[in-house]
Amino acid sequence: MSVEIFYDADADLGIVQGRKVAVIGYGSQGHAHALSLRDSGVDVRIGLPEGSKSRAKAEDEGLRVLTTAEAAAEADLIMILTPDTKQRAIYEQDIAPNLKDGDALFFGHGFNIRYGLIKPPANVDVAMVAPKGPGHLVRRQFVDGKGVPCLIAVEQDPSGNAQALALSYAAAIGGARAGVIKTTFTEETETDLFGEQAVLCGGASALVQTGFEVLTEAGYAPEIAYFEVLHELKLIVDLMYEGGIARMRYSISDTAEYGDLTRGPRVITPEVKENMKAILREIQDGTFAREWVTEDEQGRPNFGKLQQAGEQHSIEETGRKLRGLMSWVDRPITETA
Ligand SMILES: NC(=O)C1=CN([C@@H]2O[C@H](COP(=O)(O)OP(=O)(O)OC[C@H]3O[C@@H](n4cnc5c(N)ncnc54)[C@H](OP(=O)(O)O)[C@@H]3O)[C@@H](O)[C@H]2O)C=CC1
Ligand SMILES: CC[C@](O)(C(C)=O)C(=O)O
Ligand SMILES: [Mg+2]
Ligand SMILES: [Mg+2]
Repeated sequence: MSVEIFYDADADLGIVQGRKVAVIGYGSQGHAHALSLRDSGVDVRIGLPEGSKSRAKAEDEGLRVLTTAEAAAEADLIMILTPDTKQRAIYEQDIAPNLKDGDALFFGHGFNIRYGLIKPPANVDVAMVAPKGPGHLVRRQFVDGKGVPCLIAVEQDPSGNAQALALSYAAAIGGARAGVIKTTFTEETETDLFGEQAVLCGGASALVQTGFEVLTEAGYAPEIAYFEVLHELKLIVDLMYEGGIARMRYSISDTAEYGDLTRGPRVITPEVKENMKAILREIQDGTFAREWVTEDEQGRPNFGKLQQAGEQHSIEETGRKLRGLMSWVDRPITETA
């Protein structure tokens, strides 16, 4: 199935420049959207609770910070960029009572619409602009004159203008420099959750940690294991990013390439593929969403334990030491948010 891809030339920045935008939340995505919208000439205000620790960061950037209810009332385009599990309560308490005819309700990920947690009234446009990358890099790429690709989707379109508005918004945060693909809330939600669980975050973290464990348990130096399975991974993935797996294979030695072709399938076995399919089924049938919402409602006990175990993994200590000696490694992730 072919997709429609839009670029800057297809977008009319003037559409979003004509709106009053409220960005609710000022975390990874919130700060990136808000700052890039502002730099693109859009009238932006931030919605955050009175006691939010994000307030000072937004104010330090010269942004107007209101309560969520005030921002929603003042704006005619409300982008919700708070944690997915918190969005239903924020919507019911602070946003729904302030929605007016002709408003647009925007999301950075389709979770709450896909799983029926938020049901907006019929008189507002409902759309999504979902960058395919971490918020700090969405902002960094915008500042560097580049962009992170975005997905856009329209769930409700009483104005008849929701897609053009979403494309305009995506262009304002740099997405149309790289490509904006039209999709649905369902496709974005299910592919995004699958990608982060099976490949980008879950799969990659487990692969790196397990590789590190195998080498260090076999007696190799942790520093060498770290460079081998984590630091160099970025360099290998950079080549894939530039020219696909083929370009990576062109640059590595033929010894590495033979090992890649013959041993890779022994790591990612047919059983692993079956596990990935099971993970996708849990996303599609709502099992994952129910589990995550319940975990959050119960105060995230399992999440907390797993986070702690990850932070205590020996690769983290080795990495901190080595990165401390490499002054050029990355701008700090705390850039502004
Ligand atoms: N992280 C990413 O790169 C990506 C995220 N997304 C989507 O973007 C959305 C936001 O995720 P992310 O940027 O990671 O979120 P973060 O956890 O980084 O930031 C959440 C922000 O919401 C604020 N917040 C918390 N509670 C409230 C509230 N009641 N009212 C208003 N603001 C509140 C937090 O403030 P405080 O400082 O007070 O906690 C913080 O500023 C999600 O839908 C996510 O799926 C999509 C693509 C990538
Ligand atoms: C890969 C994780 C992500 O989907 C993202 C940065 O795109 C997220 O939800 O943070
Ligand atoms: Mg994602
Ligand atoms: Mg995601």
